[in-house]
Parts: sequence; C-alpha cells; structure tokens
Amino acid sequence: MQIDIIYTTITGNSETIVTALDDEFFKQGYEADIHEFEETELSDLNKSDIVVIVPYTYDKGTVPDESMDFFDDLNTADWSNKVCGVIGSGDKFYGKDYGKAVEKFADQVKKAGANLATAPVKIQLAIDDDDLPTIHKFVSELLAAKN
Ligand SMILES: Cc1cc2nc3c(=O)[nH]c(=O)nc-3n(C[C@H](O)[C@H](O)[C@H](O)COP(=O)(O)O)c2cc1C
Repeated sequence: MQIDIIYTTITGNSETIVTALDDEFFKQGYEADIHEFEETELSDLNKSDIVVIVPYTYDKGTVPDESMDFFDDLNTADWSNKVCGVIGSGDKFYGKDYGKAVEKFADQVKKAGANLATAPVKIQLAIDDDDLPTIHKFVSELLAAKN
C-alpha cells in the first residue's frame, strides 16, 4: 500500500502532526512517505492509495502559499482511486477563520473525486497527548477504507 503525507510548515507545528501520523501508521503496520507541497507534483502521487494533506491556515483563512499550486492543480485531477484525509494546524484565536485551510482542502479533494474517508481534523497549534486518540482514529479510518 502506498501512503503519502503532504505538508508544509513555517513554525514547526505541522511537523508535529506529520510525526504523529507517521508514528501511528507505523504502529498499525504501514510506512508513509512524507513530502513537502512545493516539491510535490500531482503526478508524483499517481500510485498513491492513501493521501494525507496537512495544511496550516494563514491570513484570514487561506491555504499555505506553498500549497497554492498543488491546490489549483487539484481542480483538474481525478483522485477517484484515492482515499484521502485532511488534518491541519490552526489557532482558535482566529475565530471563524480557525483551520479554514482544512475545510478548503477537504472540499477540493472531494471535488477531485477522492474518498474522504475520515472527517477533516483541526489541531490547535501543535499536537499534544490529548490529540493522540484523534490521530489513532484518523489513521484507522483511512486504512479501513482502503483495506
Ligand atoms: C499572520 C498569521 C495569520 C494566521 N491566520 C490564521 C487563520 O486565519 N486561521 C487559523 O486557524 N490560524 C491562523 N494562523 C495560525 C497558524 O495557522 C498556526 O500558527 C499554525 O500552527 C502554523 O503552522 P506551522 O507551525 O506548521 O507553520 C495565523 C498565523 C499567522 C502568523
């Protein structure tokens, strides 16, 4: 099974999410490949069975700058063979814009036909121990959808 995690980070919080995902996939018997948005073309994911997208939210609820090309390319993608999950860091301080990039990417991958097999997740800043059951459920649901 090919599992790919795509992320970017400015201050490191998203990296804590990626590490937690990677650890959880490993615990459940799978290895994930980790990529940054800017270094990833959609065609790199042609063989991917499960794609996890990890966007932080910026500037009034926008997706990360580094992910914009990837986001736009999804407009013309066919991801109907893929199971997908979206989980991203935000800050509740931003009120109605909290974690908006997670919602935007979730809508975008659904439009591309992906099976969004687990509910999109917003993480307050960095992962802490309280988030680990959420990560467990997220990864379990992705794997169950593909197995
Ligand atoms: C200028 C600026 C604007 C931000 N705007 C939002 C926002 O609209 N919504 C939100 O949930 N978080 C917002 N954040 C918080 C970031 O999403 C949060 O700090 C996140 O953990 C950054 O991820 P990173 O550590 O992986 O770079 C903003 C942060 C900065 C510095």
